[in-house]
Amino acid sequence: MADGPCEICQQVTQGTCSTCRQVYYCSKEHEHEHKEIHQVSCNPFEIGTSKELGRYLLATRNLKPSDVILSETPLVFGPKPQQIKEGPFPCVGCCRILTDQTCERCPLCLWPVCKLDCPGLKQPNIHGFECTILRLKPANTESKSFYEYFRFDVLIALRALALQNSSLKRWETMLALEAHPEHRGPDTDVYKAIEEKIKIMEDNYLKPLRESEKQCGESILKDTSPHLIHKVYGILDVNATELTEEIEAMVLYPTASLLEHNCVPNTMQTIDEKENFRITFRAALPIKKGEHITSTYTNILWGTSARRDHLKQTKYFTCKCRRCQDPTELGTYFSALRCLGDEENCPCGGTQLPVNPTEEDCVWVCERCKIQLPDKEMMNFVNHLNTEVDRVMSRRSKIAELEGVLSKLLNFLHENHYLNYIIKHSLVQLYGNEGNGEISASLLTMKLKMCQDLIEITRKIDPGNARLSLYMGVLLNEQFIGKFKMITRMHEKEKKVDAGKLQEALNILEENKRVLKYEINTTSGARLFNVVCKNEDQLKSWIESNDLKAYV
Ligand SMILES: C[S@@+](CC[C@H](N)C(=O)[O-])C[C@H]1O[C@@H](n2cnc3c(N)ncnc32)[C@H](O)[C@@H]1O
Repeated sequence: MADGPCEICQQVTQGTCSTCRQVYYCSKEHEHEHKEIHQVSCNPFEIGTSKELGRYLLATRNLKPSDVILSETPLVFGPKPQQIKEGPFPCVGCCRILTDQTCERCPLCLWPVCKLDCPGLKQPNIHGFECTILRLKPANTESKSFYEYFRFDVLIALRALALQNSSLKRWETMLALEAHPEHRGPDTDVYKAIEEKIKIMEDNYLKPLRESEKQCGESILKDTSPHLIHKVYGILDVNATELTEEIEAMVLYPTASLLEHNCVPNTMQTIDEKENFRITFRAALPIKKGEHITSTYTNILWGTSARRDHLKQTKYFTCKCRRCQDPTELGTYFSALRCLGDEENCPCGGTQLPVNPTEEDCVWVCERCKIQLPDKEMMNFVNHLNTEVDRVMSRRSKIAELEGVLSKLLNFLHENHYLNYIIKHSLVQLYGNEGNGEISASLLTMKLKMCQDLIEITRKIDPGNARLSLYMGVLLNEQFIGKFKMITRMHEKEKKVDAGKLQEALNILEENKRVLKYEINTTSGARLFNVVCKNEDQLKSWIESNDLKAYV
């Protein structure tokens, strides 16, 4: 932080609040004097350290859902560090996804942009600085293909390296983040992939940069050693947050990077694109003073084995949270299989669960007949089914096709298995929307039962709507549509209304508005929120036009 006026005496000082570092105090005495007023807005966390976790955040006061925990702008923002070989590519100004290779170009370095006045082009921490380096392209590059020439995956490393010149404090903050070099040594694939990026950077940009530095006698980037570039990519891989909707980018935050992982996170995050990708973490669940504040680094709609492998491969640890340790995943049976039997025994109809799910080679035991199968065998089988699910989900499959896959999956997987969850989540949106939109009474009952089952699972794996608010929003919306349809049908047929059911429908709408409250800044969140509001208008005008106000 630059200098600022002390909250008590207004004397300009560099001293800041020892907890949040956001407010200025010229002395410990003045910090103490202001404590009672400032503690209301001061960061509600401190940084702890442990051998197992490294640094982590813990609450310094009790927090209730929606309380803001931290809000900050990025250290580094840029295209993802994975090489793009075909398909969509990012604008170098804002990382918005582009598909047309004949798009506009930055007038100075000629890299692809969404529009000539893209705001990121001039910002020094986005394209502004790197543009001076990209302009120094070597002569023979014209012969290369689009994706060979435009190596978007090296831009974020250049932007990170630029911090050493623009802000020493931010540079040091970044270098203090975990990079896990012990897991990224010369014999690993990730090391080899980064060596290739280093070669590209060296040949295309760093060599010409050093020539240019020699000519002008000015140092533009101080340290560009391969060792440092490996560390930068390690920091990005372990800590950065991925943006995926319309904008494909990686964003590295200074304090948010310290949040520890939990598969049942107690915080939710929002990222505000309009405010320089500011990230805000709020409590999703009540957090008691002294409790760890957690986020999630993986997809909580995956089963334990898939989450465990993903975390191990990308973040280099094994999660031991309560969901990971519980074979039933909080009573959801989200990874459970039906008994598969073995060479000697036929499937008995029981449920097969992992005994120690956090262990890589754990055994799976049938609760009923006790036959055991190794983890590897179970996972190969689930991966095989997963490929089939990915295939139907990647295209606009119709009800019949999804139901076909679901009925096959139900032979092998528990009805609540995460692959079944994905298929059912699509089905509930299609029931009543395919064909002429008229839904039979039996299908309507089935749709509502499926919605209720999925809502219950979602509440268990994400009790604070920390990550699944959009999934939950869709389910509540479909549940509302189904219930409203039942109410209107009953009214048309029997000229009567069940007041309890009417109130239930209104409650679902209210709950959905709460669930989607922090999603409205995203395109899909805003769209769904609008649908919920329109449904509410429709229900209210139906109540009014049928003179049913007395029922609610
Ligand atoms: C994004 S960083 C978090 C900050 C890091 N602890 C530090 O000191 O810089 C992610 C790393 O923290 C550690 N970590 C985070 N959550 C963990 C957990 N639940 N169990 C074990 N290690 C964890 C792992 O080393 C992981 O690679």
